[in-house]
Amino acid sequence: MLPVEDARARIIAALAPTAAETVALPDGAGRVLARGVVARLTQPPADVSAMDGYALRAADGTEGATLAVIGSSPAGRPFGGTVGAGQAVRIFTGGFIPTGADTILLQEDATADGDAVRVNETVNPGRHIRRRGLDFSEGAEVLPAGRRLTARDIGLAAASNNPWLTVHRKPRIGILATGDEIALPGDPIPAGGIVSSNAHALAALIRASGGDPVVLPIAPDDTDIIAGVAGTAYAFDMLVTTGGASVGEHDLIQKALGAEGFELGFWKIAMRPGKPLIWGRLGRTPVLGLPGNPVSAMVCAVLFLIPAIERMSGLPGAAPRMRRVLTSVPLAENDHRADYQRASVSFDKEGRMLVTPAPVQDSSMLATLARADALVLRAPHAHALPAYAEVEAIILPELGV
Ligand SMILES: Nc1nc2c(c(=O)[nH]1)N[C@H]1C(S)=C(S)[C@@H](COP(=O)(O)OP(=O)(O)OC[C@H]3O[C@@H](n4cnc5c(N)ncnc54)[C@H](O)[C@@H]3O)O[C@H]1N2
Ligand code: MOO
Repeated sequence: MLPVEDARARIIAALAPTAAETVALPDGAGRVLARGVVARLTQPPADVSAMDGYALRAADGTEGATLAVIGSSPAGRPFGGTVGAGQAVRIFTGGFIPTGADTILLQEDATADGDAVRVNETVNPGRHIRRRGLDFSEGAEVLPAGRRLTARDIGLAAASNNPWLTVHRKPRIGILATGDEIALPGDPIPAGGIVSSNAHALAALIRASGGDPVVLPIAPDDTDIIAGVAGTAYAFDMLVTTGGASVGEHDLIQKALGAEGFELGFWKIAMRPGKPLIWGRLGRTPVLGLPGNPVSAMVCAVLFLIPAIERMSGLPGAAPRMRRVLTSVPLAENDHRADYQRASVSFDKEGRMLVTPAPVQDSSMLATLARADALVLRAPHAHALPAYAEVEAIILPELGV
């Protein structure tokens, strides 16, 4: 059985970023830049006032002085003249500093009197002036390739006058759920059957991670039908299957895909839940075969599918972020498989994060998974730990899962 880190490294090494496409700025949030964003203008374009008040020569701005107000410079309508000795221009936040002026007298420190203004507080040279190019300059790369765009980045791309962005295409991921016993939510359930949760949970996870999920029709435990549906794999950047990954005679994924030319990369990982994970390739399409147990499928998706989507989206495809937290209860020693225990999260009086693993860790229990906000890692052969010991955990809401 392969260690988790080796499995993820092999998956990531086999994947490449998707091609670039151009999207309108508002559609760029959450996408990964395939090309850096370059400022198409300088911001601010000239020296501007950071405050409402008066632009003047600092030498004139001593307490008690009275200056002649010769014009106005609101944002967007620069004053065309020059500020001379004993003169001031009414100015507003964002207004261009007129020629001749070198400081701002705050409105609160002045008394207007018709066409004159009285200085009530001596000014400091250069105060309240934002210099041309303070934020960025034309031609500078303001956002690098390989960055996943935040709302803040969209603001920066907009401010730097970029209506279009070049991003990686969202990886298209086909989801194939298999099993005679499963039915779609709302459809008639066969005798002894269950409702398929995996495809929907995976589609939501894929979408949250920046992928474009396509839920394929459920395939029964029939190699020909599975093979037929898998024949559509070429349309996807990755095919994800669930169920049929294990050793039973109904566990048909490898057999069915084998007839289609499936090349196995590896099978079985030293982890719990999720041991029977399959990785391989069908033609040019990578295939990730997740176990059928719903919790196993989701834990494997967190550990392998999210990094894979990130890699295909143009990111490095790093392991999910681990946080050092405290266990609220003692933990038993672990065997040779990495254990990802579903745990709830709370905070102690000092604000430290505590995790409490659910008492029953069965890989069929979706209610427990939904309530758990953390996966606590018990490394292979980890020693027993007392309560309040440090452990590593993946915080699921941080992944949007
Ligand atoms: N003798 C052994 N038996 C099993 C082993 C083993 O090593 N030796 N491994 C166990 C482990 S671990 C897991 S995990 C499961 C995984 O098996 P499969 O991937 O072959 O999954 P199935 O047998 O098809 O289904 C398992 C379980 O999950 C339910 N299921 C399947 N698809 C869905 C779906 N779309 N939505 C919700 N639930 C689904 C299915 O009804 C079964 O209850 O194998 C163990 N057995
Ligand atoms: O690994 Mo299975 O995923 O334990 O239930």
